[in-house]
Amino acid sequence: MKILEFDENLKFDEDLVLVLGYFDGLHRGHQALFNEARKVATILNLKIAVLTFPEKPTLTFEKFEPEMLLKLTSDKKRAELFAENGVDYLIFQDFTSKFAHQTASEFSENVVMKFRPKVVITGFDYTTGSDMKNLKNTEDYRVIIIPEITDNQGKISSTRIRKAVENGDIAQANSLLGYPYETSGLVVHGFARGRQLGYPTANLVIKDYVHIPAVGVYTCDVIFDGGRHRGFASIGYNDTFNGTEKTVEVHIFDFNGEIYGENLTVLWLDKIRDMVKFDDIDHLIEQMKDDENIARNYKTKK
Ligand SMILES: Cc1cc2nc3c(=O)[nH]c(=O)nc-3n(C[C@H](O)[C@H](O)[C@H](O)COP(=O)(O)O)c2cc1C
Ligand SMILES: Nc1ncnc2c1ncn2[C@@H]1O[C@H](COP(=O)(O)OP(=O)(O)O)[C@@H](O)[C@H]1O
Repeated sequence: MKILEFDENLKFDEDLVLVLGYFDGLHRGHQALFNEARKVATILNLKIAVLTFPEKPTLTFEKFEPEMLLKLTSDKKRAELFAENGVDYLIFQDFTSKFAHQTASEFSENVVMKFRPKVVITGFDYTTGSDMKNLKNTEDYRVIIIPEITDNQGKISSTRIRKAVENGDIAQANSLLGYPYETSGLVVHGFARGRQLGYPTANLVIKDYVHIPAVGVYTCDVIFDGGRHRGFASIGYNDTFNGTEKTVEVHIFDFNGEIYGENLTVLWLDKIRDMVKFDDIDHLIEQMKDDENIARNYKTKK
């Protein structure tokens, strides 16, 4: 997959199907657009291009709040997901006021036509231009609008997934995403208490602007050193030790080694329980043994 910045002089030698949208999380609803893009691309012998934005378009329209920068995936993971969904060209365009103020027909002429696409694919709620119109078929390209994908609770959406992650409902988030929600971070030093508990934990600093699951204890898999390892994790304030800072910590089962300075990716699988303030360390250790049992026995659905 090639990653490019949009500019007026972009030229493609190959015929394209162009997919439009921001796609936070590339969840099952978004995946439906790419399933269709791959079908069309195979039949018509096209390459798949996506025109997207580095940041969420809401930043251009609403009073800034830091939460608006939070995403379901890091930029790196988002690019990987586009590649996994069959995208050949990933093209970024800043969502500026100027860009937003184009009418739908200006957008078609100034932007879409630069790709000379045979087919354009958007979601059912994608409107373009200051006149908020759906794109229409033209003599040059056909527009396919993919209807909403729903489950028994309604539309599959990034908003629902954000809420699920922030409520610690990881099973629900994963079911809507179609893959396990993940967080990457750098292993740094904590208070060196973990090893005394019998469970050394890698303390993660998360540098990406991403949603972190709710405070609690979770079953997870950890990607590092080229492998996927089962573990369990704690997100919270280490209440038993009267901690004041929120930490994300993960213990990897059947592993012993120094991993400071490494980048780990945690795949959140399921919540085990809420964080508890124990009266003494022995009760915490006892509880962690039960947690370990649950985490080790968790079966991934695949
Ligand atoms: C699976 C798991 C569950 C945990 N549950 C709790 C808990 O319920 N209450 C609590 O105060 N700390 C809990 N902890 C966090 C420990 O307090 C923490 O790992 C320990 O303080 C080590 O801190 P350190 O890495 O800074 O040395 C848990 C940690 C893990 C890995
Ligand atoms: N199974 C394991 N899972 C996670 N980290 C481990 C494991 N075994 C050893 N470690 C190492 O031990 C460190 C955590 O030890 P800990 O006593 O919790 O100290 P600190 O919190 O100060 O880093 C990790 O950062 C890692 O380098």
